[in-house]
Amino acid sequence: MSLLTTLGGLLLSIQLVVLLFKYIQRRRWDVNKLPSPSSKHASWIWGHELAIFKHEACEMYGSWAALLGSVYRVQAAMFQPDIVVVADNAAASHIFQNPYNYVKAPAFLPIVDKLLGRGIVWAEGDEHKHQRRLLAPAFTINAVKGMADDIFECADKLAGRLRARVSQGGNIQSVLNIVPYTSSCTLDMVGRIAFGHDFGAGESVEAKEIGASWHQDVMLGHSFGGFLAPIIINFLPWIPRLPVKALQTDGVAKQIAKRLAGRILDENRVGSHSQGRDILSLLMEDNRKKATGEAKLTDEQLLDNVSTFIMVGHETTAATVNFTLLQLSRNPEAQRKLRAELNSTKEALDYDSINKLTYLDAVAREGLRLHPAAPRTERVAVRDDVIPLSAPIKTPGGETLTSLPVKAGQVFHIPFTVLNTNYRVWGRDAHMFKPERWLEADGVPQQSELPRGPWVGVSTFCDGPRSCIGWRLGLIELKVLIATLVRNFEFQSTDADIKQFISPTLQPFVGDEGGVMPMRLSLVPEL
Ligand code: HEM
Repeated sequence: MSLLTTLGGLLLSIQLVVLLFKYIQRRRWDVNKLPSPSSKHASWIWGHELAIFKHEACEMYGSWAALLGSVYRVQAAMFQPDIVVVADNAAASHIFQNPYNYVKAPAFLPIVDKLLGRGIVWAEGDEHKHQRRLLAPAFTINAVKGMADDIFECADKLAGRLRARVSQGGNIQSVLNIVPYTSSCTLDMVGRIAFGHDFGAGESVEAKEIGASWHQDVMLGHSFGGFLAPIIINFLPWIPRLPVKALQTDGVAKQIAKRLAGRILDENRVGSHSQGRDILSLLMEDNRKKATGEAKLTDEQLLDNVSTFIMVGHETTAATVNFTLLQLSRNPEAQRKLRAELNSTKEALDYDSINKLTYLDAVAREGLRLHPAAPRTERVAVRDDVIPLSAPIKTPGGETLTSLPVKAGQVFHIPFTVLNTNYRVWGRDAHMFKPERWLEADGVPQQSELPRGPWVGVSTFCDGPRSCIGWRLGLIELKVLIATLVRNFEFQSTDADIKQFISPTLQPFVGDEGGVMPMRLSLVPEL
């Protein structure tokens, strides 16, 4: 028997004893009083998690919230303690406002390290505070305004590529999969903005590598293996540390950031790099100005954050654009109104003028509300706490809970999609795409009743000190892309049955194929 097998067996036995001990301890926790969905949706080994995985993004969380209320518990896979699902605004906000008491699952940190590096997404506690403080100046209103020219230019290039594709052979309309187009465009945007690199509209070697590896992730994420992997890692948290090549190889984005942005850092060190307006240049310049001994990001942290921005900054925005276009294709009246607003101004749009367009703003809000690119997140309590609630919970035992006492180690699932579509907050038409709700008096509830986050009214960018640092950038990219595309094309849905799954971010699927959203595009005559 090899040393590795013996070691594995030993670790597994210790793990089982620890789990048994924890199971006995947890039977007395208050969260056990919470309502739980019927066991007909659960299996003895996978708990409710398989049903959640098999259905569309957050579908089961939503159905159970309608039945059981905004806070309930589900059975976890592989005999782990029950998970608390939080779709209550006050409870979610409390968790997000205390990110160092409610952390991301520690078992996944080695994987984030391998895929993206030790940047802001990986960091916890003081290390996170430090990185966030140093990175924040790159995402202020003024900084994002300075990125607008690159964003408009990339969107115009995409419109040009699509025009050429649609009008091939003298046509004026064509059915195409919109996903690779939007995805390569947001990669171009983030490449320029993060480190002044042009990914060449999906044609450069690096863009192809990122695209291929992402497609693999999308297909794996929706397979049974993709369901199993995080469960096994939760159960056996030492697995990512095993000396196995596949587990220890850097992710593609990290390799590319090291290769391309690493060159820039080298040039900067010898003084031959000309400073640009991109985030890496701004941070290098900031580092240069600082006195010796003052807090700075190391070269390693700069590179790890470039790879982080590349990965978390491009597919999220592309997914939001895709699903907002899908909604517009299914709501021709909303699309017509938006085009009329866009055409009411004859001049080319810029950062200030695009932000004055009220119908576009309402369309962006509905796209973000109904289709959060990261539909849910997960947190683990590191200490005992009492969580406040927006509304009391009636337990199946007849007790009324006005707050929820939790113990260290409790796992939470927080589905942004359900926070954004809770009919108790948004009303009976909560699931409808209705931009007008943001423009009519009393169209949406008071701000105090809405989910909290950096962009008022939607939870899509999370909340608190770990909310999306790039939300202003994501939002302006979304608005510019929707405006440019709707000015140039009419979007019509096809009869393809498009489903949305979490894989690893929100992805359109047709049958078993991920990253597919067929759409009919017709040229709008140039003004
Ligand atoms: C519509 C587009 C976007 C959406 C919906 C979105 C959503 C989110 C969400 C939900 C989180 C919190 C995840 C969690 O803690 O579980 C997050 C974090 C983050 N986002 Fe975004 N994001 C978008 C665009 C961007 C862009 C364009 C960038 C930057 C280039 C970016 C950079 C980040 C970073 C660095 C974090 C981690 C922040 C921290 O831990 O302090 N995001 N985003």
